Amino acid sequence: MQDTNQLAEGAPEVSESEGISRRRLLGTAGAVGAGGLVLGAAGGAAGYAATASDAPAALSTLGSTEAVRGGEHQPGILEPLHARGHLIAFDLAPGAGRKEAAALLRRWSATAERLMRGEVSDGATAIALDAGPSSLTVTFGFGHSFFSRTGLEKQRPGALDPLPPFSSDQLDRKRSEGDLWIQIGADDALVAFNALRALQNDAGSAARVRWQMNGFNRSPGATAHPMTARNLMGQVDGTNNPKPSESDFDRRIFVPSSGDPAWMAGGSYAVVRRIRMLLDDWEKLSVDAQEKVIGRRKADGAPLTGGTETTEPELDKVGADGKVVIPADAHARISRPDQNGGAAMLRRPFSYHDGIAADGTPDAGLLFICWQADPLRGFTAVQRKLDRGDALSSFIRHESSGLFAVPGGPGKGEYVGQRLLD
Ligand SMILES: C=CC1=C(C)c2cc3[nH]c(cc4nc(cc5[nH]c(cc1n2)c(C)c5CCC(=O)O)C(CCC(=O)O)=C4C)c(C)c3C=C
Ligand SMILES: [Fe+2]
Repeated sequence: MQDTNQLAEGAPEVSESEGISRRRLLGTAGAVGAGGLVLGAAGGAAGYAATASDAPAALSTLGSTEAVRGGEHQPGILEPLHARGHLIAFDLAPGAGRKEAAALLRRWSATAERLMRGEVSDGATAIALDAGPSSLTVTFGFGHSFFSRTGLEKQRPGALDPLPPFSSDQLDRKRSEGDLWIQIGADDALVAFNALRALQNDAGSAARVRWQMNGFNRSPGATAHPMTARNLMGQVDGTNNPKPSESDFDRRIFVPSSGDPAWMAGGSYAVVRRIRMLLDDWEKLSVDAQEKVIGRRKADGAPLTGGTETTEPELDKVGADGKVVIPADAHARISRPDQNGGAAMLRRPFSYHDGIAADGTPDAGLLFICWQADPLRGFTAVQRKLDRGDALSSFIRHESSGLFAVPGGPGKGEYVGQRLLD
């Protein structure tokens, strides 16, 4: 099976057993339109004008794809990367406690379930009225501060203890952490924004937005065949993610059913870091120098020791200059599980671009989101190593940080977090 990034651009190719179902396939690439023209997969504007009639237009596979729900895990962890994403953290309002939080999670869960099914209200927002679910996923998590706010300290997992400081951190506290966290992903920008508004409205007087970040990835179908994603530095990013087909995947990424605390069974811990890319500096490097920073080729993501993207790097190989071909401080060398006592995480990021910062440089980078059963043995172990000498460090800046406990998927009739809150 392909990894989650490689699936990202191939959503139409994904079978139900691989985690995506299609609720309805009303139309696909090559469908014959009402006016007799062959429509493209997305039925472009020119095609629509030429075929305009009263006949109902077909949703493309992109629009009609519905994420799988009802499983052991919440949606939004194992899916292909989404084209659009919103990350939003809330703090409970003053005076709101466990009762208000439970009611809020009940409202949010019902709204998320409805929207992920593709049911869009024609009420005040109506932003996604014409679209199908477009692979929408909504994922909920709890931050460290949630437990003291709700009197649930005894239920707080040790794994939520604050991350240690790292020497390269330049964190903005106002854009970090939060009582509650929501990750929204969809392959259509309006579907994603509609979900964001609906969930913000649901918060009512119970919770206030602490921070929000907006991200993107490549759209499904933008490349000729499914490929691993690229980030804004132009690198193929996601190649060596753990794969669901690997025997230790579940153990590394998810809390087991016998896990502690019991309410986190089937859950995972999300580390969220807004990492600014210093693109003006990065783009001054030659491609050769950029490749040495990562240890992989820019064009195809293959290791510098040769082969293809999936070839195992030869870490000890020495070049004609007597130096190791993959430099000792190359990012992809020192972040490997075998260099970090087996530490592994599932990286599922979004890129972001928020215009030009006050210093005149692009406010752009990676909304780095990684999933693991234990952040101490995942993110923290690797970031400690990167902090001591990653060649990439000179070109990035960690600007915000969050750690969230993401419980397992709700059972039938349950809301997310019910096992914690009831
Ligand atoms: C602490 C964890 C990590 C942070 C923070 C991080 C930031 C970061 N990474 C890239 C680009 C690439 N990373 C790649 C591999 C890679 N990165 C991490 C961890 C962190 N990255 C891991 C665990 C790995 C996999 C190592 C392995 O097992 O081989 C790669 C290579 C391709 C790939 O495997 O994905 C790239 C490219 C950026 C740009 C960035 C911050 C902005
Ligand atoms: Fe990385």
